[in-house]
Amino acid sequence: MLHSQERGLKVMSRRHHRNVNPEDLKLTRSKFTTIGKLWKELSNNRGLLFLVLFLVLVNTIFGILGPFLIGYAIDQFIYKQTLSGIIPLLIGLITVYFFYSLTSFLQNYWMIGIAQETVFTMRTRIFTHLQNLPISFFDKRQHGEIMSRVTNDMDNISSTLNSSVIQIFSSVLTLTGTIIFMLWLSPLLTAITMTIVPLLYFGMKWITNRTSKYFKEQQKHLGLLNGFVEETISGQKIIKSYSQEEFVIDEFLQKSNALKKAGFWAQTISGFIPKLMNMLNNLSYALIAFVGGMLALKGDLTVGIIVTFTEYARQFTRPLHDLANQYNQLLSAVAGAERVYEVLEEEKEEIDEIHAAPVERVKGNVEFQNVSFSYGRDENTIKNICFQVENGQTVALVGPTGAGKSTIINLLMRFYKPQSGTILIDGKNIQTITRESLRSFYGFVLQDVYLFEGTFRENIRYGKLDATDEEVEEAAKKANAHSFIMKLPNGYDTKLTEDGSGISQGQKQLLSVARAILRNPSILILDEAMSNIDTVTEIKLQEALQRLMQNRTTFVIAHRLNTIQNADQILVVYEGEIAERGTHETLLKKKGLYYQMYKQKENTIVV
Ligand SMILES: Nc1ncnc2c1ncn2[C@@H]1O[C@H](COP(=O)(O)OP(=O)(O)OP(=O)(O)O)[C@@H](O)[C@H]1O
Repeated sequence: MLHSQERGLKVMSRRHHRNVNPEDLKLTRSKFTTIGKLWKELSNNRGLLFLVLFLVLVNTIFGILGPFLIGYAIDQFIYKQTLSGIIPLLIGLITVYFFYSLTSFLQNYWMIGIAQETVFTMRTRIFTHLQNLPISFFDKRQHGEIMSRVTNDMDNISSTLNSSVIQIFSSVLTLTGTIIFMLWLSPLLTAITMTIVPLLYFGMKWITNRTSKYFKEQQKHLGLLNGFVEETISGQKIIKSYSQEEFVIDEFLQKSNALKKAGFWAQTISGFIPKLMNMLNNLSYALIAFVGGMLALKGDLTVGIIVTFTEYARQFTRPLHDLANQYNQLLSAVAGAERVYEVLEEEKEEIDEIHAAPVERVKGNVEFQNVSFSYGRDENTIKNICFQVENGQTVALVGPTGAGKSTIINLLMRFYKPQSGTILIDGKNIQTITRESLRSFYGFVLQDVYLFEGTFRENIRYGKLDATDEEVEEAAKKANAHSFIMKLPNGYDTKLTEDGSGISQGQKQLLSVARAILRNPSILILDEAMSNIDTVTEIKLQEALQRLMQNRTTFVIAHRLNTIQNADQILVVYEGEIAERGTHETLLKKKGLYYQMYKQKENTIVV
């Protein structure tokens, strides 16, 4: 058991684990709507789907015919001890069981094809849709939560579609067919077989009432343990530097123990289910044999019918059990599908206004005219911002954390739309420029450098996808990144890991500068890195940045003084307003907010 828990843990930590939410297992009206939507997705392969359903029907009929023929054989040949006519019956039996197996195989094969195709289409749709959602969607949600919809929820839908559709149809058909046949053969024996249904129902209820508590607990502890493991892995440096290894191991043991206990009871009690099924099956055999035997003695029933009945009794409990089993799985998959549809139904980034048109090139004059904006309904995050920047100038945005500096950039990028006021580039309202064309004028060097798994060359080329190798190297040289890249084992073709681990923070910044140089933007946005850069790299970075900033309008979210000192304008943002503006000298002379920040931090304005 522990082994399977450990394996579960590995799988869980690889995917962003989502606890089973008890709400997921409630049948609500919206779940029916979602089932309808899923059915529509499946119906994209309508022809094949109906073929599968037809095969399920044929399969069920063969499944019911088999025991009937065996009963017939007993009555006709074994009981009467004659062999004449047995050959056609044997051929019939072989044919029935052959087609029973063949239809089982084919229905599974085609259904898995349909399910995989459906999930593939949905997964593509959700990923494509995510690329078209506005930044506000991502800002409002945890990233792990969104990821879990694309991975976990889709996975859940996939495995359910693979098996549940067939199982549900087949169970319902088998139940109906078996009951009809049983009633036809002997209503009395049917009634006796049915007596196990309430027993099965109450027995299962008794068990699941107990297990659901333990399963919930197991899920909870698994989630906690999973979160803890993730936390300790990402925090290894801190754990080691504070020598907290023993402490985390102790905590792990506590959490793992809680999981072991919950797992033990959940598995033990749920293990009663097959035992109960067996017991009830045996009970129904005994009842059928007893009552059937009495009836046979009286000549009301044949032995063959009794044998057929015992087989039907087994066929009858299996779909009951399957349906009960499928129910929870289906509901949890439908809940997953609800979350997927929630994303799919999120509105895409506003379509550009009808009058918006692409613009070829801009010089980089930027103007904010009385711009106000709020993320929610509460007070405005930025209020009545006005400023003007000539092309080629450098503007530094300084101010305490949460003042609204990044928000100004978000508006400039059209990630959000101002509630009032206008933002102009080269005298043109940015709302009249298509987003794609507008964003092509910007280049970034941000604190968090986005690097992906690929070579250094590919990562730099991200700035301009059609750049030649020479252009990439030229940009790297200008960004002072060439020399460190050349020292790598495969130079530009060295692979970077997903998060760029293995290279320093400063080197990541240099790559980011190379990217921006390659992009050759009219407007540059710099979010200065605050720490973790050694002095030599820092000098290289500053030099590369100076080169990059030349003749470009540059917005710097500044944390350090050296960039600010040379800025053409410094805007001191305070509680969403521009509290002061001017150059370094004029602001120092003014002895206001800027002066205080400067004094406080000596040479470093940490904002
Ligand atoms: N996506 C968002 N949704 C809601 N509120 C937000 C969002 N982003 C920022 N805010 C809020 O808006 C205010 C301004 O945030 P902003 O990120 O612009 O500040 P900042 O000056 O750039 O701060 P920092 O220097 O820490 O990055 C803060 O109070 C912040 O909590």
